[in-house]
Amino acid sequence: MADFDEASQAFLAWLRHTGAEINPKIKLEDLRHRDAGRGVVAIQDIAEHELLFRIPRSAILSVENSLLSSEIPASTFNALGPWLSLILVMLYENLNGSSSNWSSYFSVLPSEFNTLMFWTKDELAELQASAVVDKIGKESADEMFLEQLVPVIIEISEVFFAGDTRAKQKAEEMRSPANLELMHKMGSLIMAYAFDIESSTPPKNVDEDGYASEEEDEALPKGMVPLADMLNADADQCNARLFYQDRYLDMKALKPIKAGEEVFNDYGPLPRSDLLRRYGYITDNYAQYDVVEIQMDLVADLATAAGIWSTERVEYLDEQEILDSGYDITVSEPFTLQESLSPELIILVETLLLPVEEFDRIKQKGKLPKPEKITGAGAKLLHKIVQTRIAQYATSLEEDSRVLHADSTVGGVTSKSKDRRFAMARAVRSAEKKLLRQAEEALAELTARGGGALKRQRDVDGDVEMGGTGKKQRA
Ligand SMILES: C[S@@+](CC[C@H](N)C(=O)[O-])C[C@H]1O[C@@H](n2cnc3c(N)ncnc32)[C@H](O)[C@@H]1O
Repeated sequence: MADFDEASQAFLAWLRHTGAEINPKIKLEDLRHRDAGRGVVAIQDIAEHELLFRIPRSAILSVENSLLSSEIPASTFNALGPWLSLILVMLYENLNGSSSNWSSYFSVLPSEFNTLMFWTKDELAELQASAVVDKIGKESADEMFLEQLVPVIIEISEVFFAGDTRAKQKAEEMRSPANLELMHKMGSLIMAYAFDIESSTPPKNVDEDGYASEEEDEALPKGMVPLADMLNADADQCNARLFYQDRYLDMKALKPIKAGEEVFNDYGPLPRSDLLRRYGYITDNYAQYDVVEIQMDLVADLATAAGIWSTERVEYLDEQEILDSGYDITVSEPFTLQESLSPELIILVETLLLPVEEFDRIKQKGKLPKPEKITGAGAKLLHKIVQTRIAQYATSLEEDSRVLHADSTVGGVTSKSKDRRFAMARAVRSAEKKLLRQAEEALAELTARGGGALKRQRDVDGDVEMGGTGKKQRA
Protein backbone atom coordinates (compact mmCIF):
# COMPACT_ATOMS: atom_id res chain seq x y z
CA MET A 1 0.00 0.00 0.00
CA ALA A 2 2.70 2.48 1.08
CA ASP A 3 4.77 1.63 -2.02
CA PHE A 4 1.74 2.06 -4.25
CA ASP A 5 0.91 5.50 -2.82
CA GLU A 6 4.55 6.55 -2.77
CA ALA A 7 4.82 5.67 -6.46
CA SER A 8 1.70 7.76 -7.16
CA GLN A 9 3.11 10.75 -5.26
CA ALA A 10 6.55 10.49 -6.89
CA PHE A 11 4.84 10.29 -10.28
CA LEU A 12 2.75 13.42 -9.63
CA ALA A 13 5.82 15.30 -8.34
CA TRP A 14 7.75 14.36 -11.49
CA LEU A 15 4.79 15.39 -13.66
CA ARG A 16 4.57 18.84 -12.01
CA HIS A 17 8.30 19.16 -12.54
CA THR A 18 7.79 18.71 -16.30
CA GLY A 19 5.52 21.78 -16.24
CA ALA A 20 2.16 20.01 -15.85
CA GLU A 21 -0.63 21.82 -14.01
CA ILE A 22 -2.88 19.64 -11.87
CA ASN A 23 -6.12 20.96 -10.41
CA PRO A 24 -6.00 20.50 -6.60
CA LYS A 25 -9.62 19.34 -6.75
CA ILE A 26 -8.56 15.92 -8.09
CA LYS A 27 -6.42 13.10 -6.74
CA LEU A 28 -4.94 9.85 -7.95
CA GLU A 29 -6.64 7.13 -5.92
CA ASP A 30 -5.92 3.50 -5.15
CA LEU A 31 -8.89 1.58 -6.60
CA ARG A 32 -7.38 -1.90 -6.34
CA HIS A 33 -10.16 -2.94 -3.96
CA ARG A 34 -12.38 -3.06 -7.04
CA ASP A 35 -9.78 -4.38 -9.48
CA ALA A 36 -9.45 -0.97 -11.14
CA GLY A 37 -5.81 -0.10 -10.34
CA ARG A 38 -5.38 3.63 -10.00
CA GLY A 39 -8.06 6.12 -10.96
CA VAL A 40 -8.62 9.86 -10.82
CA VAL A 41 -11.23 11.02 -8.32
CA ALA A 42 -12.68 14.47 -7.55
CA ILE A 43 -12.11 15.64 -3.97
CA GLN A 44 -14.10 18.86 -4.46
CA ASP A 45 -16.97 19.74 -6.78
CA ILE A 46 -15.73 20.49 -10.28
CA ALA A 47 -17.58 22.72 -12.75
CA GLU A 48 -18.38 21.85 -16.37
CA HIS A 49 -15.44 22.72 -18.69
CA GLU A 50 -13.09 23.13 -15.72
CA LEU A 51 -9.47 22.20 -16.41
CA LEU A 52 -8.56 19.00 -14.58
CA PHE A 53 -4.94 18.94 -15.65
CA ARG A 54 -2.68 20.26 -18.37
CA ILE A 55 0.19 18.11 -19.65
CA PRO A 56 2.99 19.73 -21.69
CA ARG A 57 3.55 18.00 -25.02
CA SER A 58 7.20 17.56 -23.98
CA ALA A 59 6.09 15.16 -21.15
CA ILE A 60 4.42 12.73 -23.56
CA LEU A 61 6.33 9.48 -23.92
CA SER A 62 6.56 9.41 -27.70
CA VAL A 63 9.00 8.77 -30.52
CA GLU A 64 9.37 12.52 -31.03
CA ASN A 65 10.32 13.16 -27.39
CA SER A 66 12.57 10.18 -26.79
CA LEU A 67 16.35 10.65 -26.97
CA LEU A 68 16.38 7.67 -29.29
CA SER A 69 14.84 9.73 -32.11
CA SER A 70 17.82 12.09 -32.11
CA GLU A 71 20.18 9.12 -32.37
CA ILE A 72 18.68 7.09 -35.19
CA PRO A 73 17.36 8.15 -38.60
CA ALA A 74 13.67 9.04 -39.02
CA SER A 75 13.51 6.54 -41.87
CA THR A 76 13.95 3.71 -39.32
CA PHE A 77 10.84 4.84 -37.47
CA ASN A 78 8.94 5.43 -40.72
CA ALA A 79 9.67 1.86 -41.78
CA LEU A 80 8.45 0.47 -38.44
CA GLY A 81 5.20 2.47 -38.40
CA PRO A 82 3.64 4.22 -35.36
CA TRP A 83 2.88 1.07 -33.32
CA LEU A 84 6.29 -0.67 -33.47
CA SER A 85 8.11 2.68 -33.24
CA LEU A 86 6.48 3.44 -29.92
CA ILE A 87 7.22 -0.09 -28.68
CA LEU A 88 10.89 0.46 -29.63
CA VAL A 89 11.02 3.77 -27.77
CA MET A 90 9.25 2.36 -24.71
CA LEU A 91 11.64 -0.60 -24.57
CA TYR A 92 14.56 1.81 -24.79
CA GLU A 93 13.25 4.09 -22.04
CA ASN A 94 12.21 1.15 -19.88
CA LEU A 95 15.60 -0.56 -20.19
CA ASN A 96 17.28 2.73 -19.25
CA GLY A 97 15.71 2.43 -15.79
CA SER A 98 16.20 5.39 -13.49
CA SER A 99 18.14 7.35 -16.11
CA SER A 100 15.04 7.59 -18.32
CA ASN A 101 13.11 10.84 -18.13
CA TRP A 102 9.98 8.71 -17.71
CA SER A 103 11.17 6.39 -14.92
CA SER A 104 8.64 7.77 -12.36
CA TYR A 105 5.94 7.26 -14.97
CA PHE A 106 6.96 3.64 -15.59
CA SER A 107 6.65 3.06 -11.81
CA VAL A 108 2.90 3.67 -11.98
CA LEU A 109 2.30 1.70 -15.17
CA PRO A 110 1.29 -1.93 -14.62
CA SER A 111 3.63 -4.81 -15.37
CA GLU A 112 0.89 -7.44 -15.12
CA PHE A 113 -2.14 -7.48 -17.40
CA ASN A 114 -5.50 -9.19 -17.59
CA THR A 115 -5.81 -8.60 -21.34
CA LEU A 116 -6.42 -11.74 -23.42
CA MET A 117 -2.83 -11.72 -24.71
CA PHE A 118 -1.75 -12.89 -21.25
CA TRP A 119 -4.44 -15.49 -20.58
CA THR A 120 -3.41 -19.11 -20.27
CA LYS A 121 -4.81 -21.80 -22.56
CA ASP A 122 -7.37 -23.00 -20.01
CA GLU A 123 -8.53 -19.43 -19.38
CA LEU A 124 -8.97 -18.77 -23.11
CA ALA A 125 -10.84 -22.06 -23.43
CA GLU A 126 -13.54 -20.53 -21.20
CA LEU A 127 -14.36 -18.15 -24.07
CA GLN A 128 -15.31 -21.24 -26.08
CA ALA A 129 -16.28 -20.30 -29.67
CA SER A 130 -16.16 -16.52 -29.19
CA ALA A 131 -14.63 -14.91 -32.29
CA VAL A 132 -12.51 -12.71 -30.02
CA VAL A 133 -10.11 -15.62 -29.46
CA ASP A 134 -8.96 -15.33 -33.09
CA LYS A 135 -8.37 -11.60 -32.72
CA ILE A 136 -5.75 -11.74 -29.97
CA GLY A 137 -2.94 -11.91 -32.52
CA LYS A 138 -0.19 -13.15 -30.21
CA GLU A 139 1.58 -15.16 -32.92
CA SER A 140 1.46 -12.37 -35.49
CA ALA A 141 2.82 -9.92 -32.91
CA ASP A 142 5.65 -12.36 -32.07
CA GLU A 143 6.44 -12.55 -35.77
CA MET A 144 6.53 -8.75 -36.09
CA PHE A 145 8.79 -8.44 -33.06
CA LEU A 146 11.19 -11.09 -34.35
CA GLU A 147 11.22 -10.04 -38.00
CA GLN A 148 10.97 -6.27 -37.76
CA LEU A 149 11.76 -4.98 -34.28
CA VAL A 150 14.70 -7.17 -33.19
CA PRO A 151 16.65 -6.62 -36.46
CA VAL A 152 16.35 -2.85 -35.91
CA ILE A 153 17.56 -3.20 -32.30
CA ILE A 154 20.53 -5.26 -33.56
CA GLU A 155 21.29 -2.64 -36.21
CA ILE A 156 21.26 0.19 -33.66
CA SER A 157 22.64 -1.84 -30.73
CA GLU A 158 25.46 0.62 -30.02
CA VAL A 159 22.87 3.36 -29.49
CA PHE A 160 20.17 1.21 -27.90
CA PHE A 161 22.58 -0.21 -25.29
CA ALA A 162 24.94 2.79 -25.33
CA GLY A 163 28.04 2.40 -23.19
CA ASP A 164 27.51 -1.36 -22.72
CA THR A 165 30.40 -3.50 -23.89
CA ARG A 166 27.92 -6.36 -24.49
CA ALA A 167 25.65 -4.18 -26.63
CA LYS A 168 25.63 -6.51 -29.66
CA GLN A 169 25.03 -9.58 -27.54
CA LYS A 170 22.26 -7.87 -25.57
CA ALA A 171 20.57 -6.89 -28.82
CA GLU A 172 20.72 -10.53 -29.96
CA GLU A 173 19.19 -11.56 -26.64
CA MET A 174 16.11 -9.48 -27.44
CA ARG A 175 14.88 -12.64 -29.21
CA SER A 176 14.55 -14.43 -25.86
CA PRO A 177 11.07 -15.38 -24.59
CA ALA A 178 11.49 -13.00 -21.62
CA ASN A 179 12.23 -10.08 -23.93
CA LEU A 180 9.39 -11.00 -26.29
CA GLU A 181 7.14 -10.95 -23.22
CA LEU A 182 8.47 -7.45 -22.43
CA MET A 183 7.59 -6.35 -25.98
CA HIS A 184 4.07 -7.75 -25.52
CA LYS A 185 3.79 -5.79 -22.29
CA MET A 186 4.80 -2.56 -24.03
CA GLY A 187 2.34 -3.38 -26.83
CA SER A 188 -0.41 -4.01 -24.29
CA LEU A 189 0.34 -0.75 -22.52
CA ILE A 190 0.01 1.08 -25.83
CA MET A 191 -3.25 -0.72 -26.62
CA ALA A 192 -4.85 0.17 -23.27
CA TYR A 193 -3.13 3.45 -22.42
CA ALA A 194 -1.81 5.30 -25.51
CA PHE A 195 -3.54 8.17 -27.28
CA ASP A 196 -3.40 9.13 -30.95
CA ILE A 197 -1.58 12.41 -30.66
CA GLU A 198 -3.12 15.12 -32.80
CA SER A 199 -0.53 17.52 -34.11
CA SER A 200 -0.45 21.13 -32.97
CA THR A 201 -0.78 22.14 -36.64
CA PRO A 202 -4.13 21.17 -38.19
CA PRO A 203 -4.10 18.21 -40.62
CA LYS A 204 -3.81 19.14 -44.30
CA ASN A 205 -6.85 17.28 -45.59
CA VAL A 206 -9.81 18.20 -43.47
CA ASP A 207 -13.36 17.99 -44.76
CA GLU A 208 -15.94 20.76 -44.50
CA ASP A 209 -16.75 19.70 -40.92
CA GLY A 210 -13.11 19.93 -39.89
CA TYR A 211 -12.45 16.16 -39.67
CA ALA A 212 -9.21 14.68 -40.98
CA SER A 213 -9.34 11.92 -43.58
CA GLU A 214 -9.34 8.35 -42.27
CA GLU A 215 -5.82 7.70 -43.64
CA GLU A 216 -4.53 10.80 -41.90
CA ASP A 217 -6.20 9.70 -38.65
CA GLU A 218 -4.66 6.23 -38.89
CA ALA A 219 -1.20 7.66 -39.45
CA LEU A 220 -1.36 9.78 -36.27
CA PRO A 221 1.61 9.10 -34.04
CA LYS A 222 0.85 7.33 -30.80
CA GLY A 223 1.98 8.61 -27.45
CA MET A 224 1.68 7.79 -23.79
CA VAL A 225 0.14 10.78 -22.02
CA PRO A 226 0.98 10.64 -18.30
CA LEU A 227 -2.02 11.10 -16.00
CA ALA A 228 -4.48 11.32 -18.91
CA ASP A 229 -4.07 7.55 -19.06
CA MET A 230 -4.77 7.12 -15.34
CA LEU A 231 -8.46 7.76 -16.05
CA ASN A 232 -10.57 4.64 -16.00
CA ALA A 233 -13.47 4.36 -18.42
CA ASP A 234 -17.18 3.89 -18.15
CA ALA A 235 -19.69 3.34 -20.94
CA ASP A 236 -22.30 5.65 -19.40
CA GLN A 237 -20.44 7.96 -17.06
CA CYS A 238 -17.79 9.60 -19.24
CA ASN A 239 -17.27 13.07 -17.78
CA ALA A 240 -13.90 14.22 -19.15
CA ARG A 241 -12.03 14.54 -22.43
CA LEU A 242 -8.56 15.36 -23.67
CA PHE A 243 -8.21 18.51 -25.80
CA TYR A 244 -5.14 19.00 -27.99
CA GLN A 245 -3.62 22.48 -27.73
CA ASP A 246 -0.46 23.89 -29.28
CA ARG A 247 1.95 23.16 -26.46
CA TYR A 248 -0.28 21.35 -24.01
CA LEU A 249 -2.86 18.61 -23.79
CA ASP A 250 -5.77 19.67 -21.57
CA MET A 251 -8.05 17.26 -19.74
CA LYS A 252 -11.32 19.06 -19.10
CA ALA A 253 -14.56 18.18 -17.34
CA LEU A 254 -17.39 17.62 -19.82
CA LYS A 255 -19.99 18.06 -17.08
CA PRO A 256 -20.07 19.01 -13.39
CA ILE A 257 -18.29 16.36 -11.28
CA LYS A 258 -19.21 16.07 -7.61
CA ALA A 259 -16.68 15.54 -4.84
CA GLY A 260 -16.11 11.80 -4.41
CA GLU A 261 -17.03 10.95 -8.01
CA GLU A 262 -14.54 9.28 -10.31
CA VAL A 263 -13.31 11.04 -13.44
CA PHE A 264 -14.02 8.77 -16.40
CA ASN A 265 -12.79 8.71 -19.95
CA ASP A 266 -14.57 6.98 -22.81
CA TYR A 267 -13.00 3.97 -24.55
CA GLY A 268 -15.79 3.92 -27.14
CA PRO A 269 -18.77 1.62 -27.80
CA LEU A 270 -16.87 -1.64 -27.35
CA PRO A 271 -18.52 -5.04 -26.95
CA ARG A 272 -17.38 -6.73 -23.75
CA SER A 273 -15.32 -9.23 -25.76
CA ASP A 274 -13.20 -6.38 -27.16
CA LEU A 275 -13.07 -4.62 -23.80
CA LEU A 276 -11.59 -7.81 -22.40
CA ARG A 277 -9.16 -8.18 -25.29
CA ARG A 278 -7.88 -4.60 -25.16
CA TYR A 279 -8.36 -3.56 -21.54
CA GLY A 280 -8.61 -6.80 -19.55
CA TYR A 281 -11.82 -6.00 -17.68
CA ILE A 282 -15.56 -5.83 -18.28
CA THR A 283 -18.48 -4.06 -16.65
CA ASP A 284 -22.18 -4.70 -17.15
CA ASN A 285 -22.90 -1.36 -18.76
CA TYR A 286 -20.88 -2.32 -21.84
CA ALA A 287 -23.40 -5.15 -22.43
CA GLN A 288 -25.40 -2.73 -24.60
CA TYR A 289 -22.57 -2.97 -27.21
CA ASP A 290 -22.22 -6.76 -27.17
CA VAL A 291 -22.07 -8.60 -30.48
CA VAL A 292 -21.73 -12.15 -31.66
CA GLU A 293 -19.87 -12.70 -34.87
CA ILE A 294 -20.91 -15.10 -37.61
CA GLN A 295 -17.68 -15.92 -39.41
CA MET A 296 -17.60 -15.69 -43.19
CA ASP A 297 -16.03 -19.17 -43.27
CA LEU A 298 -19.14 -20.63 -41.62
CA VAL A 299 -21.43 -18.96 -44.18
CA ALA A 300 -19.16 -20.25 -46.98
CA ASP A 301 -19.21 -23.82 -45.61
CA LEU A 302 -22.99 -23.93 -45.28
CA ALA A 303 -23.59 -22.26 -48.65
CA THR A 304 -21.22 -24.76 -50.26
CA ALA A 305 -23.03 -27.66 -48.56
CA ALA A 306 -26.32 -26.25 -49.87
CA GLY A 307 -24.81 -26.11 -53.38
CA ILE A 308 -25.27 -22.32 -53.77
CA TRP A 309 -21.71 -21.06 -53.34
CA SER A 310 -20.72 -19.10 -56.43
CA THR A 311 -17.33 -17.48 -56.97
CA GLU A 312 -18.83 -15.08 -59.50
CA ARG A 313 -21.42 -13.87 -57.00
CA VAL A 314 -18.92 -13.62 -54.16
CA GLU A 315 -16.59 -11.58 -56.36
CA TYR A 316 -19.48 -9.29 -57.25
CA LEU A 317 -20.33 -8.90 -53.54
CA ASP A 318 -16.69 -8.09 -52.87
CA GLU A 319 -16.79 -5.34 -55.52
CA GLN A 320 -19.90 -4.00 -53.81
CA GLU A 321 -18.04 -4.01 -50.44
CA ILE A 322 -20.42 -6.48 -48.85
CA LEU A 323 -17.82 -9.13 -48.02
CA ASP A 324 -16.26 -9.17 -44.58
CA SER A 325 -14.40 -11.71 -42.44
CA GLY A 326 -17.44 -11.87 -40.18
CA TYR A 327 -20.93 -10.43 -39.65
CA ASP A 328 -22.26 -9.17 -36.35
CA ILE A 329 -25.51 -9.81 -34.56
CA THR A 330 -25.90 -6.85 -32.21
CA VAL A 331 -28.04 -6.13 -29.15
CA SER A 332 -31.53 -4.64 -29.57
CA GLU A 333 -34.22 -4.14 -26.93
CA PRO A 334 -36.63 -5.76 -27.62
CA PHE A 335 -34.70 -7.99 -29.98
CA THR A 336 -35.63 -7.60 -33.64
CA LEU A 337 -33.91 -8.98 -36.71
CA GLN A 338 -34.10 -5.63 -38.43
CA GLU A 339 -32.15 -3.95 -35.64
CA SER A 340 -29.74 -6.76 -34.86
CA LEU A 341 -28.98 -8.81 -37.93
CA SER A 342 -26.19 -7.50 -40.14
CA PRO A 343 -27.75 -6.21 -43.40
CA GLU A 344 -24.61 -7.37 -45.23
CA LEU A 345 -25.21 -10.94 -44.06
CA ILE A 346 -28.77 -10.80 -45.38
CA ILE A 347 -27.54 -9.40 -48.71
CA LEU A 348 -24.87 -12.10 -48.93
CA VAL A 349 -27.31 -14.93 -48.30
CA GLU A 350 -30.03 -13.52 -50.56
CA THR A 351 -27.55 -12.92 -53.39
CA LEU A 352 -26.30 -16.51 -53.22
CA LEU A 353 -29.92 -17.71 -53.39
CA LEU A 354 -31.01 -15.62 -56.39
CA PRO A 355 -32.11 -17.41 -59.58
CA VAL A 356 -29.49 -17.04 -62.35
CA GLU A 357 -31.50 -14.54 -64.48
CA GLU A 358 -32.30 -12.41 -61.47
CA PHE A 359 -28.65 -12.27 -60.40
CA ASP A 360 -27.56 -11.34 -63.95
CA ARG A 361 -30.20 -8.60 -64.03
CA ILE A 362 -29.20 -6.92 -60.74
CA LYS A 363 -25.51 -7.34 -61.51
CA GLN A 364 -25.94 -5.54 -64.80
CA LYS A 365 -27.58 -2.67 -62.98
CA GLY A 366 -24.92 -2.71 -60.24
CA LYS A 367 -27.61 -3.40 -57.64
CA LEU A 368 -28.05 -5.72 -54.67
CA PRO A 369 -31.00 -7.46 -52.99
CA LYS A 370 -32.57 -5.18 -50.39
CA PRO A 371 -31.79 -6.18 -46.79
CA GLU A 372 -35.32 -5.18 -45.75
CA LYS A 373 -36.70 -8.41 -47.13
CA ILE A 374 -35.77 -11.97 -46.26
CA THR A 375 -37.13 -14.68 -48.53
CA GLY A 376 -38.33 -18.04 -47.17
CA ALA A 377 -35.17 -19.74 -48.45
CA GLY A 378 -33.06 -16.91 -47.01
CA ALA A 379 -34.68 -17.24 -43.58
CA LYS A 380 -34.11 -21.00 -43.66
CA LEU A 381 -30.43 -20.68 -44.53
CA LEU A 382 -29.88 -17.89 -41.99
CA HIS A 383 -31.59 -20.07 -39.39
CA LYS A 384 -29.28 -22.97 -40.21
CA ILE A 385 -26.24 -20.66 -40.03
CA VAL A 386 -27.26 -19.43 -36.58
CA GLN A 387 -28.02 -22.95 -35.32
CA THR A 388 -24.60 -24.15 -36.52
CA ARG A 389 -22.94 -21.17 -34.84
CA ILE A 390 -24.71 -22.03 -31.55
CA ALA A 391 -23.41 -25.60 -31.77
CA GLN A 392 -19.82 -24.31 -31.92
CA TYR A 393 -20.00 -23.37 -28.22
CA ALA A 394 -19.21 -26.22 -25.83
CA THR A 395 -21.99 -25.47 -23.33
CA SER A 396 -25.56 -24.23 -23.62
CA LEU A 397 -26.95 -20.92 -22.42
CA GLU A 398 -28.79 -22.75 -19.63
CA GLU A 399 -25.64 -24.49 -18.43
CA ASP A 400 -23.82 -21.15 -18.40
CA SER A 401 -26.54 -19.29 -16.59
CA ARG A 402 -26.43 -21.80 -13.72
CA VAL A 403 -22.70 -21.06 -13.23
CA LEU A 404 -23.10 -17.34 -13.92
CA HIS A 405 -25.65 -17.17 -11.17
CA ALA A 406 -23.00 -18.34 -8.74
CA ASP A 407 -20.47 -15.77 -10.02
CA SER A 408 -20.01 -12.81 -7.76
CA THR A 409 -16.70 -12.09 -9.34
CA VAL A 410 -17.61 -9.87 -12.30
CA GLY A 411 -18.49 -6.24 -11.89
CA GLY A 412 -15.81 -4.97 -9.62
CA VAL A 413 -15.65 -7.40 -6.71
CA THR A 414 -12.05 -8.25 -5.89
CA SER A 415 -11.20 -11.85 -6.59
CA LYS A 416 -8.39 -14.17 -7.43
CA SER A 417 -7.10 -13.52 -10.91
CA LYS A 418 -8.02 -16.91 -12.36
CA ASP A 419 -11.57 -16.93 -10.94
CA ARG A 420 -12.08 -13.42 -12.22
CA ARG A 421 -10.86 -14.32 -15.71
CA PHE A 422 -13.11 -17.39 -15.77
CA ALA A 423 -16.09 -15.31 -14.67
CA MET A 424 -15.40 -12.59 -17.26
CA ALA A 425 -15.09 -15.23 -20.00
CA ARG A 426 -18.39 -16.80 -18.96
CA ALA A 427 -20.13 -13.41 -19.08
CA VAL A 428 -18.79 -12.75 -22.59
CA ARG A 429 -19.67 -16.16 -24.03
CA SER A 430 -23.13 -16.16 -22.42
CA ALA A 431 -23.95 -12.77 -23.90
CA GLU A 432 -22.99 -14.12 -27.33
CA LYS A 433 -25.16 -17.21 -26.83
CA LYS A 434 -28.08 -15.05 -25.75
CA LEU A 435 -27.85 -13.04 -28.97
CA LEU A 436 -27.65 -16.23 -31.00
CA ARG A 437 -30.66 -17.66 -29.16
CA GLN A 438 -32.69 -14.52 -29.85
CA ALA A 439 -31.72 -14.56 -33.54
CA GLU A 440 -32.45 -18.28 -33.77
CA GLU A 441 -35.95 -17.86 -32.35
CA ALA A 442 -36.74 -14.89 -34.59
CA LEU A 443 -35.47 -16.72 -37.67
CA ALA A 444 -37.40 -19.88 -36.78
CA GLU A 445 -40.55 -17.77 -36.69
CA LEU A 446 -39.68 -16.05 -39.97
CA THR A 447 -38.98 -19.41 -41.61
CA ALA A 448 -42.38 -20.69 -40.44
CA ARG A 449 -43.96 -17.63 -42.09
CA GLY A 450 -42.05 -18.30 -45.32
CA GLY A 451 -39.95 -15.12 -44.98
CA GLY A 452 -41.08 -11.52 -44.90
CA ALA A 453 -40.29 -7.85 -44.79
CA LEU A 454 -38.16 -6.33 -42.04
CA LYS A 455 -39.31 -2.86 -41.16
CA ARG A 456 -36.23 -0.80 -40.63
CA GLN A 457 -36.44 2.38 -38.60
CA ARG A 458 -36.31 5.53 -40.66
CA ASP A 459 -33.96 8.28 -39.69
CA VAL A 460 -34.85 11.94 -39.79
CA ASP A 461 -33.98 12.34 -43.47
CA GLY A 462 -36.32 9.52 -44.36
CA ASP A 463 -33.43 7.35 -45.51
CA VAL A 464 -33.54 3.70 -44.64
CA GLU A 465 -31.32 2.92 -41.68
CA MET A 466 -29.32 -0.28 -41.78
CA GLY A 467 -29.90 -2.62 -38.84
CA GLY A 468 -27.57 -2.84 -35.87
CA THR A 469 -24.20 -1.22 -36.22
CA GLY A 470 -23.94 -2.47 -39.80
CA LYS A 471 -20.53 -3.28 -41.17
CA LYS A 472 -18.07 -2.76 -38.35
CA GLN A 473 -14.49 -1.85 -38.82
CA ARG A 474 -12.41 -4.74 -37.63
CA ALA A 475 -9.20 -4.48 -35.72
C1 LIG B 1 -5.95 3.77 -19.31
S1 LIG B 1 -5.74 2.67 -18.01
C2 LIG B 1 -6.50 3.44 -16.65
C3 LIG B 1 -5.61 3.46 -15.42
C4 LIG B 1 -5.45 2.14 -14.72
N1 LIG B 1 -6.56 1.93 -13.80
C5 LIG B 1 -4.16 2.03 -13.95
O1 LIG B 1 -4.16 1.89 -12.74
O2 LIG B 1 -3.10 2.07 -14.58
C6 LIG B 1 -6.77 1.38 -18.55
C7 LIG B 1 -6.84 0.19 -17.62
O3 LIG B 1 -7.54 0.53 -16.45
C8 LIG B 1 -8.42 -0.51 -16.03
N2 LIG B 1 -9.80 0.02 -16.08
C9 LIG B 1 -10.26 1.06 -16.81
N3 LIG B 1 -11.55 1.29 -16.56
C10 LIG B 1 -11.94 0.39 -15.63
C11 LIG B 1 -13.16 0.13 -14.95
N4 LIG B 1 -14.27 0.85 -15.20
N5 LIG B 1 -13.19 -0.88 -14.07
C12 LIG B 1 -12.08 -1.63 -13.83
N6 LIG B 1 -10.90 -1.42 -14.43
C13 LIG B 1 -10.81 -0.43 -15.32
C14 LIG B 1 -8.20 -1.66 -16.99
O4 LIG B 1 -7.24 -2.51 -16.43
C15 LIG B 1 -7.63 -0.96 -18.22
O5 LIG B 1 -6.80 -1.79 -18.99
